[in-house]
This record gives sequence, structure tokens and C-alpha cells, in this order.
Amino acid sequence: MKNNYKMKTENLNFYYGDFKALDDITLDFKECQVTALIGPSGCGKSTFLRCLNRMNDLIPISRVEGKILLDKEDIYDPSLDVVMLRRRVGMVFQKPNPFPKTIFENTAYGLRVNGVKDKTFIQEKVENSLKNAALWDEVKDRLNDSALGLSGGQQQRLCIARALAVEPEIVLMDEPASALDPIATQKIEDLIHELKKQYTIIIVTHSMQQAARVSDMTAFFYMGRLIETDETDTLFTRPRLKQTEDYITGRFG
Ligand SMILES: Nc1ncnc2c1ncn2[C@@H]1O[C@H](COP(=O)(O)OP(=O)(O)OP(=O)(O)O)[C@@H](O)[C@H]1O
Repeated sequence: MKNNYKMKTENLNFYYGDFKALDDITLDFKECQVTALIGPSGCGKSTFLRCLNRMNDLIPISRVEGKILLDKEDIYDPSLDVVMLRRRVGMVFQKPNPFPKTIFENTAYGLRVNGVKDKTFIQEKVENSLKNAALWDEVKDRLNDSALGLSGGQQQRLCIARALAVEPEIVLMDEPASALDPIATQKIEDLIHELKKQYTIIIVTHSMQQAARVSDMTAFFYMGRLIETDETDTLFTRPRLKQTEDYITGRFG
């Protein structure tokens, strides 16, 4: 039987030392949908996102309780291969972070790390990933130039191409457009619309307008708790809780 979710958290708690940053979060993400995580600064959105591909493992004082399922598999199961998890659940960060390498090598990076040697395969993947990230036409004649010479918006699309090259199933995006100008932001938003045909996307955004434009579902966090989640149209027009209404109408946060 097919799951009705691609990924799911069950009663997730997360601690930085004694500080409980996430409190009892149960939330699911459906395949090929975009889910936006919104809420005031410090409410735990990025912490939650980073739990989903175990990026928080790198923080020594951190501790997780509860379950996170990818399909039916618990991603915190000791037998799980974390490198494989991060291949399946890719991530794009707030600030574009290309490596000081060529555009081609940035895109091919994950394939090389995963031991792929076939040159033709790598070339095809690089081209496809750059096309999927809506960057190919702008860079196809300078694939061997440094990625650091690209504009901020181009660098961010390159980081998206790099994430796509290893064929993830889920793409996590932590405020992917917050460092970009309105035109570059629009390109990333258009891209998200295209990508959701193939990928499950979870995006943290500070912009409620952006959440309303790009997402199918929205989850509102406040002080480490999931307050309300619903279809985006419903959450923004008919929130069930006063706290959500106050936030989306700008009365706090
Ligand atoms: N490495 C860390 N060590 C200790 N506390 C942390 C760490 N990272 C985040 N926190 C704390 O956890 C809480 C949640 O932070 P988080 O960055 O997840 O919030 P956020 O909603 O993404 O905020 P913002 O919108 O400002 O990015 C905050 O109180 C923050 O200070």
C-alpha cells in the first residue's frame, strides 16, 4: 500500500543541551507537494528542517526524541546510512555556497563523492541538473569558468542544480531566496513550481507572501511548537487559531 506521506515526524522533540527547541512536532509531507514552514525568528523552523536530513547530528550538545520516517524507514535507525539519507534528502541553504570550483565541477560534485566515474553519464547529469535548475542557458558556454563569478541568484540556482544532480527525493530549502533581489527571487519561486512535479519540497521562509505563492501546505511554528498546519490557501484566509491569525496579519512576530 502506498504511504499517504513521503516524510513524517512523530512526536519530535529536539534539545540543544537543556534547551528544548522543538516540542512534540507531528507533521507529514506529501509527495510532490511544497510545504512552507513559517513563524517568528527563533521559533525552531531551521532546527526542524535540519532534523529532516540529520544535519543537526553535527552539533554535539544536541539530542532528538521521537521519530522521523522517510517512506516507512526511521531516519534515526542506527543501521541507516546517513550519507545515503542526505543523498535522498538534499538541502539548499540561505546563502548560496558554491565551492571554489568550476560550474561543471560544482554540479558534478555529489556524483563524484558518490563514486560515479562514467564521464558521459556525469556530463548528461550536469546538463540535466542545470536545465532543471533553470540555469543551463545562462552557463552552457562557460561551464569551465569559476562558479564564484556567477551572480548571487545564479549561484543559488547552481546550488539547487548541485542538490538535484544526485537525484534526491526531497529538497529542503532554508530561506533560499532571502539573500537575493526580487528578480532572482522570482526565478527561484518559478523554479520551485517546476521542481514540485518531481520532488517533495520543504521550505523555510520569512516571507508570508512567498509561502502563499509557492506552497501547497503551510505549517506555522511558534516557540518550538507546531501551532497550526493546513492547506496554504486555508491557513492564510481562514486560520483556525487566533495565534495564527495574529501572526499572519502582522499583529506579532
Ligand atoms: N547551535 C545552537 N545551539 C544552541 N541553541 C541554538 C542553536 N541553533 C539554534 N538555537 C536556538 O534554538 C531556537 C530555534 O532556532 P532556529 O534557528 O531553529 O529558529 P528559526 O525559527 O529558524 O529562526 P530564524 O527565523 O531567525 O532563522 C532559538 O532559540 C535558537 O537560539
